[in-house]
Order: sequence, then structure tokens, then C-alpha cells
Amino acid sequence: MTAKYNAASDVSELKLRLDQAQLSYRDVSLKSRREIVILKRLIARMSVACKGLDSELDKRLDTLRTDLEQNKDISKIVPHLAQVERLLLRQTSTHSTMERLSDLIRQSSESLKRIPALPVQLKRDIHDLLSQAPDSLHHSHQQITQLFGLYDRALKLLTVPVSIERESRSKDNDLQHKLCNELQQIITELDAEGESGDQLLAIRHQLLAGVEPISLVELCLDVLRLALDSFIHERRHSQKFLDVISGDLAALEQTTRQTADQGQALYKHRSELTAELGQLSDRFHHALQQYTNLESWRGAAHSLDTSLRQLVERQRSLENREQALLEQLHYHKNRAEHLYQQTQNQHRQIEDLQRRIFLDPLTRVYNRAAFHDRLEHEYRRWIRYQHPLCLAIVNIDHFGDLNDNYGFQAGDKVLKIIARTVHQHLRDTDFIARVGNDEFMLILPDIAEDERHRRLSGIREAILQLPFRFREKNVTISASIGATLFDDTDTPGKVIERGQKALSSAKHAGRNHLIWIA
Ligand SMILES: Nc1nc2c(ncn2[C@@H]2O[C@H](COP(=O)(O)OP(=O)(O)OP(=O)(O)O)[C@@H](O)[C@H]2O)c(=O)[nH]1
Repeated sequence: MTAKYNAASDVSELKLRLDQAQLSYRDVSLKSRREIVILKRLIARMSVACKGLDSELDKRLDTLRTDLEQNKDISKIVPHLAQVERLLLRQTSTHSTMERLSDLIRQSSESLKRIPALPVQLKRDIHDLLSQAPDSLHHSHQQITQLFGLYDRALKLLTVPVSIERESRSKDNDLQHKLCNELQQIITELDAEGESGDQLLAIRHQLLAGVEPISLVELCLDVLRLALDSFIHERRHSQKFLDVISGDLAALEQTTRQTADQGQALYKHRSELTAELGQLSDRFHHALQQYTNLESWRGAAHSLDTSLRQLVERQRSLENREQALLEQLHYHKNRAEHLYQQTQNQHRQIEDLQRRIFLDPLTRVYNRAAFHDRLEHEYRRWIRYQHPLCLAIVNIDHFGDLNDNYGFQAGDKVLKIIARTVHQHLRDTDFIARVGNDEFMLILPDIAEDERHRRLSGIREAILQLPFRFREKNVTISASIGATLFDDTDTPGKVIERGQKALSSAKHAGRNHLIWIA
């Protein structure tokens, strides 16, 4: 009985222990499941937080997450956890990378800030960037991107003015080139003589050799001054001439008036003499009728004779005065002739000047002013008659190089010879003008298609065949020609533009070409 009781008490104690063991197992299992949930959550958060820092770490965390999801045996997961821990330890070096990055960002920002003439807003943005201390690699990356943006803005701001400056510099160069050419053209057209002419010629040579911008301004002023001097000189010369002529004319007018007065007085005396001679004749006639014999008439005849002698005397003195008057008139006639001659000379000089205004003094062909006049005239004829009217532009190739290699005198000689050659290939009705530098304009009115092509090709070929020799070297020179015809609603301006386009195509085609643009 006692044994039975003892056994029952052991069973009940075992049962109690079993219940306690079951309870504690349930607690442990519950705790373990809760820990696994926490571990899962932690691993998930770590995956997100560390994403991109290290690809191996990313991979391990992913595997760990999957293993946990699949409720794998924790003992199998533990080695993965150890690897993740090792990788995380490796990430501590990231901290020093971050510090280095942060230093770099700060230094680069400071350097950017020191660039002079940075706009205030940009400086402010750099300051904002510097005020944030990066607390993660991600933040550092954001700051680097920001810094790149700031550098880009600064670079643009600093380089834009440079490009503008370069553009304006190239504009300045174009302007200087144009000014230089215009100035040369003006000097050519001024064609001044004397001391001013010599000085202007010297300036032209300077311009041809190339000058600095500051000298160009000074030369412009010099040209203005010399042009003014030349103008004042011309005006003084004309004034002097006019003074002399008007002085001479006034003197002539005065003496002519005196002569006319004297002539008038002489005429009056002659009339009086004639009247007295008439009276004498009447008295003589009367005496002839009154007296029958000569003796009784002697007394009256004596008185008549005296009167007649006096009349003859007065007649002689009148003749002398008339002779003096004639001599005076003769003198006036010579004087008037001399004056006329002087005005004729002046007229010729003005005509010569007028002609020179339309001539290029170097090549002796027409100049730009004459070209525009003539083109306008031919244009009006074309509108009326609609005959084919051709405009061609001849431009010497690499003329600048020729000047550089053989000097301006050589260049001048080439210009003269080429102008003469082109002129020789033109008809009487054609027109040639040097419109500037090394460029000639040709107007060929009323010219058939094959004829105009033959003529212009002939000019190009003739220039190429010209035998030039400079500094002991045979030099071949070519020219490019652009040509076009007046058509439809064309105006002179449009045609010149088209001709220039054709010329530019001829240059681009390699020079020594004739190009037509219809
Ligand atoms: N000797 C001389 N040279 C002149 C005269 N007038 C202008 N020039 C020069 O003529 C040259 C003209 O050159 P550009 O029209 O620029 O070109 P290029 O050298 O002929 O070259 P492409 O026309 O392109 O084949 C410049 O160097 C001027 O200095 C002048 O009366 N006499």
C-alpha cells in the first residue's frame, strides 16, 4: 500500500514537472519565434540601410532574409550572420572614406568660393553646402552632386564672357579690316596732289603693310586732317583764282565804262563837228550864190577858210583821241581774251578733277563711284530694252600673299597689268571698274550667251598666262570670276549680291574658276 502510494506520488510529481517543462518549452518557443521576427525585421532594415554600400553585404543580407523567411534552422543561419558581421566590420572603413569625402567637398567648395567675380547667389549656395556636415555616404553623394552643379554654374559664368569677348574681338577685327580697306579706298579716291597727296600715299602704304588698332585710329585722324588740308588748299586756290579774275574783271569793267564814256564824248564832238561842217557848207553854198566875183567874196572866203582850218584841226585832235580810244579798246580786248583763257584753263582743270573723281589713279580704269553710276544707267536701259545684261566680278587669287612675298610695288604692278589685260578683252560698250583692293567689276551689256562665256573665260585664261617675274622668280597669278545676268525683278543691289555669291563659289571651288549663277 505504501509502495502504491509512493508510486502515485512520484507520478504526480513527474506530471507536475512535465507540465512545468511543457510550460517552459512553450515560453522558450514563443521567445524564440519572437526573436526570429525581431531578427527578420532587423535584417530587413539593415538591407535597406546598407543598400549600395557593398554588393557582397547586399547579397549576404538578401540570403539571410530569404533563409529567415523560409524558417530555416537557426544553427544553419548562424554562419551567415557571422559573415554579415564580418562584412559590417569592413564597413567601418567607410567612415574614414566619408570623412575624406567630406574634407574634399569642403576644400573644393572653399576653392570655388575663392574664384574672383563669382555672383553673390553662387557664393551663398556654396556657403549653404558647407554648412551641412554629411552624416552618411548617401548624404556625401548628394553633396558631391550639388558641388558638381555649383562648379558647372561657375564654369559657365566664367566662360560665357570669354566667348562673348572672343566674339567681340573677332567683330573688332572685322571692323578694323573694313576700316583699313575703306581708308585705302578713300585715299585712292581723294587722289590728292602736292604735299598732302604724298603724305596720304605714305599712309596708304602703311595701311597696306598692316597696322595696329591704335595706329589705325591715328591714321584715320591723319587722313581726315590731310583731306581737310587738301580741301582747304583747293578752296584757297579757287578763291585766289576767283579774286584775281574778279579783280581783273572789275578793272576791265571800269576802264570799259571810261572808254564807253570817252567814245560817247567823241561821238558828241564828232556830231558837233559834223554840224559845224554842215553850217560851213551852208555858208559856202550861200556865198557862192551871193557873190558873183571872186574878189568881192575874198573877205568872206577868208573867214570860211579860217573856220575850215579850225574844223580840220579839231578833226585831227578828234582822230588822235579816237586812235587812243581804239588802242585802249584793243588793250581791253587782249585783257578780256587773257581772262577768258584763264577761265578756260580753270574749266579744264575742273573737268580733269571731275574725270579723276571717277578714275582709279593706280590702274587708270574707272573706280567704285563710276561703277555705281554706270550700273544704274545700264540697269535703266535693261528695264527698257530687256537685252541680256551681264555683271562679272574678277578677284585676284591670294593677292595678299603676293604683297607679303614680293612687296606692295609688285602688287601694284600686278593690279595695273591685270586691269589693262581685262580692259583689252572687253568691247567698247563694256565697262570695267576697280571697286577696291584686288577686285574689278565688269558690266557687259547686250551680250549673247556664248559670247559672254567666251569673253570671261578668255579673261581668266589671259590673266593666268601673264608672265610675271618678281625677285628672280617666275610668278603665275590667277583670278576667280563670279558672273550673273540681270533677270526678272532684279535690282542692281540684288545682282551685285548674286555676283558676290558666284565669286565666293569660284574661290571655294579652288580659285582660278569662272562660276555663273543664273
Ligand atoms: N599692292 C596693293 N595691295 C592692295 C591694294 N589695295 C588692297 N591691297 C591688298 O589686297 C589684299 C586683298 O586681299 P584679300 O581680298 O583679303 O584676299 P586675297 O589675299 O586676295 O585672297 P583671296 O581673294 O581669298 O584669294 C590685302 O592684303 C590688301 O592689303 C593696293 O592698292 N595695292
